Amino acid sequence: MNAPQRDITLRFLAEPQDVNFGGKVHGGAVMKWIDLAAYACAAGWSGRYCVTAYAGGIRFIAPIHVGSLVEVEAKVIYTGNSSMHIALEVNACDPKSLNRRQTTNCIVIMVAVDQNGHPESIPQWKPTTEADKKQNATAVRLMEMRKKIGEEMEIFVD
Ligand SMILES: CC(=O)SCCNC(=O)CCNC(=O)[C@H](O)C(C)(C)COP(=O)(O)OP(=O)(O)OC[C@H]1O[C@@H](n2cnc3c(N)ncnc32)[C@H](O)[C@@H]1OP(=O)(O)O
Repeated sequence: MNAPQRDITLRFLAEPQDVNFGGKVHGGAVMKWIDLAAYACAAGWSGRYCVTAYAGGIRFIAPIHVGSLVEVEAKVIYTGNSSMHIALEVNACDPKSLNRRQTTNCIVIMVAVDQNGHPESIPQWKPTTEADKKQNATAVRLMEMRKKIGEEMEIFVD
């Protein structure tokens, strides 16, 4: 089996069916691309089927126009027993100018599961560079913050 792959980039053109009434790409289309990239990244790291457990911190910084060259970059920044915390960044540009700018970023947590949908252990990722250690520490702090958000959201859970 090949070594786990920590990151992946999806590249494609924004098509007319992705665009809303204002002529820009739907936020929902961008979220779908993010989910696809997160899945490909998590499957590549774990070698297993994975499901989305959480998506958050999404920021739509700039719109994406139809015909833009879109790049969705995904990389593992933390691994638990079965979960992979994945940082995602979407960049877009006119393919004629290649003047890339960031349009969206967020964090997605994917969980490796067996054929019955039960979580399965995954290979561990250890940060080595300073940049990786910083992002790994951020992932740990975000887990703490999510616990508080989860407590606040309890009133919406049946
Ligand atoms: C292909 C797709 O994308 S499907 C799209 C939508 N996604 C889904 O349908 C997934 C629905 N959810 C599920 O199936 C389950 O909740 C699962 C598989 C994600 C988790 O199952 P659980 O029985 O809760 O397992 P458990 O409590 O042991 O958690 C497993 C891991 O998921 C993590 N996890 C579970 N829920 C969350 C959450 N809401 N946020 C962050 N992490 C979570 C846990 O921290 C744990 O991580 P670790 O193993 O690295 O310590």
